[in-house]
Amino acid sequence: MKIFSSHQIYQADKSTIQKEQITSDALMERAATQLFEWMHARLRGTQVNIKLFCGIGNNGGDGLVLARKLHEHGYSIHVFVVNYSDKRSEDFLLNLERLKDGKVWPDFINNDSGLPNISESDIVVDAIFGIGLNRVPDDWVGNLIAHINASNAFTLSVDVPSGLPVDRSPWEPSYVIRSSYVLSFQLPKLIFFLPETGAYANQWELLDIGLDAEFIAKTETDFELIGRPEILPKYRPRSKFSHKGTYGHAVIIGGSYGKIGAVQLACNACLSVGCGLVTAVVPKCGYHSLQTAVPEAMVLTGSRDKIISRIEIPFSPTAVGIGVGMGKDEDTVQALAVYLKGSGAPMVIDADALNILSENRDLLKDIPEMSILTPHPKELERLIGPWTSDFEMLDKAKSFADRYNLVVVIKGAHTITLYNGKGYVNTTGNPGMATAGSGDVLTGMVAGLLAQGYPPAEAAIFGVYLHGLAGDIGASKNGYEALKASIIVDNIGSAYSELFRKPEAEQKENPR
Ligand SMILES: NC(=O)C1=CN([C@@H]2O[C@H](COP(=O)(O)OP(=O)(O)OC[C@H]3O[C@@H](n4cnc5c(N)ncnc54)[C@H](O)[C@@H]3O)[C@@H](O)[C@H]2O)[C@H](O)CC1
Ligand SMILES: [K+]
Repeated sequence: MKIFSSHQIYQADKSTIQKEQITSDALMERAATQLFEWMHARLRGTQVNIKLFCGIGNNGGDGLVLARKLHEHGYSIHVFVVNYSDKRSEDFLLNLERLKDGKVWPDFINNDSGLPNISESDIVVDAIFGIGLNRVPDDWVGNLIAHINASNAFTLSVDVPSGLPVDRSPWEPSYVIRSSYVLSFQLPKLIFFLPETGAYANQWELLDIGLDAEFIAKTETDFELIGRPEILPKYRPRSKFSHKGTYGHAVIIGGSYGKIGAVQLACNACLSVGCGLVTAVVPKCGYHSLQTAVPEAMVLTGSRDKIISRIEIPFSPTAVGIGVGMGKDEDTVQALAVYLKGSGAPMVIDADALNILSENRDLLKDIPEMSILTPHPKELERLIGPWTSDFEMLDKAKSFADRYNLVVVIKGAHTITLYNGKGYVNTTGNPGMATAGSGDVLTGMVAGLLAQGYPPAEAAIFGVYLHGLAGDIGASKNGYEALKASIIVDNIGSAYSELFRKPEAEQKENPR
C-alpha cells in the first residue's frame, strides 16, 4: 500500500472532487460518516460523555460533522472549538452552521480561556489539527493538548494525532496528542511507522473514504507499506523438475570463538528459506559444533583457530552472507578487505562486517553493487553518522544507499528497506524478536533468497517480511518473552504456509 505525502493526499482529494463532480464538503461528510459509523458500531448508543475538540480547518470540520451525527443519534456530546486562527476553512464554517442549526452550541476555546474539565471516563475526539499542521502550535493550544494527554481519557484522533506533523518530527513533543486510537483517512502515514513518532499513534486504522483509486494507483511515492498483497507477487514458486542446484549454493561467512552460534542460526535460516546448498566458512573452532548442529550444511575452515583470517572458497557461491559473529580482529579486517575486492557479486553484509566497514571507510567503495546491508540503528549510525530526527536518518541512509548503489535494510519495529530512492516499510514482526540472534536469522534468510535468484531488493523486502511473519507465528505459540532466534527459524515453514492461507470466508465458500 502506498504511503502518500501530505501534498499527494491533497492532490488525491482534489482529483476525487473533480472526477466525481462533488463538493469538498461532500467529501468531508463522507469522511466523517465513516468516523461516526466506526464509533457507533462500538458504542451502540452507550451514554458516555464524548468531548470533541475541533480546530478551525478541515480536520476540525470533520470533527463538527461527527458531532452532528453523534447528536442526531442521541449521544451525549460536548463540542469545543479550538480557535487557534481566524483563517477558518469554508467547510469548517459550513458545518459549524449546520451544527448550530441542530441546536448544538460549541464552546470556543481561545488563548485566554481556562482548560476544560476532562474526566478519565470521557471519550475525547481529537480533531484539532490534521495533515495541514505546518508550524508549532501556540503555547495555549499546546497546553490544551498536554491537558488532554494528562486526562488519561480514551482519545480518538481524526486522521492524525493533533500536533504531529506528517513530514517532520514534532517541534515540541509535549504538544502532540498521545492517541489511544487513530482513524486515518484512506492511506497510511509514514509517521505511524517511525520510532520517534509511532508512539503517538499506538493503534491506528484506515477508513476508506473512496479517494480516486486511479490517481492513487498512478502516483509514485517515496514509501510503500509492505503487507501480504505486496509480498505474494514477489514469491518465486519451486518447479517440479528442479534439484538442489536450482536453488543456489549460499555461503555464510562469520563466527569467532564463542560466537559460532550466529553462523549456525544463519545457516539454518538459509536452508529453511529454501536455499539448495549451504556452506559455512568459520574459524577452526567452529568446525565440530557446526557439523553437529547443522548436519545439512558443509563447513570450510581457515587457518586460525578462533577468528576468520582468510576467506578462500573453492567454488563460486550463488550468494554470500557475511559478518555474523565475525568479530573485528585485524586479520579478519584484512580478510574482509581482500574478499570484498575479489568478489563482485551482491552479498548480504551484517553485524561485525558492517562495523569493520564503518571503521575502515576506504572499503566502502569495494562493496559489490546491489549488496544488501542490514544494520540496526546503532550500526547504521556508525555507517552514516548521527541524525537529529528519523526523517533526517532516512534521508542520510537513502543518500548512502544511492551513493554506493546498495540496498540498506534499517532494522526496527518497522524495518525499512531502502533501495533506488524508495523506502519499503515492513508490517510483520513483534517485540519478542528483539532477542539475541534474530538478526543472524535475517541474514541467513536474505542470503538464502538471493541464492534462489530473488533480485537483491526483492530478497531483502521478502526476507524481512517472512522473518517478521515467522516471528509472529513463533510469538503466537511461545509469547514474546520466550521467543528465541531458533524459534523464528523453526517457524519459517509456517510463515510460507501462512502467506498462501486463504482468508477464512473464502475457505468456507471454496472447501478443498
Ligand atoms: N482526503 C482526506 O484525507 C480528507 C481530509 N480531510 C480532512 O482535512 C484535514 C486537513 O485539513 P486542512 O484544513 O488542510 O488542515 P488542518 O485542519 O490540519 O489544519 C488547519 C489549518 O491551520 C493552519 N495551521 C497549520 N498549523 C498551524 C498552527 N500550528 N497554528 C495555527 N494554525 C495552523 C493551516 O493553515 C491549516 O490549513 C485532514 O487531516 C482531514 O482531517 C477532509 O475532511 C476529507 C478528505
Ligand atoms: K487530529
